[in-house]
Amino acid sequence: MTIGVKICGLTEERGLDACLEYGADWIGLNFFAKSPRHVTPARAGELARRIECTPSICVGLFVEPTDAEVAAVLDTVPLDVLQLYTSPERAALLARMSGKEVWLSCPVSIRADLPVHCAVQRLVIESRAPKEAGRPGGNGLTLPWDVTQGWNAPGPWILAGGLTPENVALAIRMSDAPAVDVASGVESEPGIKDPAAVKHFIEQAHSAGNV
Ligand SMILES: O=C(O)c1ccccc1N[C@@H]1O[C@H](COP(=O)(O)O)[C@@H](O)[C@H]1O
Repeated sequence: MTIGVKICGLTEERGLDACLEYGADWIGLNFFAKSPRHVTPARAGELARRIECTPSICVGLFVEPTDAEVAAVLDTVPLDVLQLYTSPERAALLARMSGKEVWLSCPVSIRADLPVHCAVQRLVIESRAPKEAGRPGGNGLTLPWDVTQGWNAPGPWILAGGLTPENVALAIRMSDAPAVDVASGVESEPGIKDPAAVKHFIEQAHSAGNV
């Protein structure tokens, strides 16, 4: 099985070009103002246009966005997918409003947190952020990877939270994840991706899918 890879929170061309060169399936642009990976719509537009002529897919990440915020970004940035931190009901509304593929973040600590319904195109199964974190993702925190073993996933899903080049292969083996998502684990500093770490992460994820 080929494991899908998303690298999230690109802010600069060097990191983005590494993602494109080493074959990331999805590239995430972060529109949450409190994130160190936040990009303005104008900057995101520049980065997205570099992605447009490649096989990679451009994902926009939003935390509890208003309709107007999503619409304003879509006016400037050619996003393929919206990754949302919101309720399933609001995600379905934004999918209808935007006409875009939508992914929904699902914070998970224990097996009972795993979703049994899926009204969007993909579920992002990720560690639940502590209240003091200040943001619901991008904190480098892992979830117990075996929590998804035997789970009857109601739709396509992707594993996120605290993944690194060193642990991603084990995480895939323990969780049976078909795809993985990383932000902080491939950075030299918050918001700046390390091209060598991006390469190593993608190689490790792909090799775990080949066994
Ligand atoms: O990256 C952020 O700063 C961020 C902010 C708000 C919501 C989500 C965010 N990132 C997403 O969180 C997960 C895991 O990140 P990490 O690998 O643990 O750093 C991932 O889906 C990012 O897309």
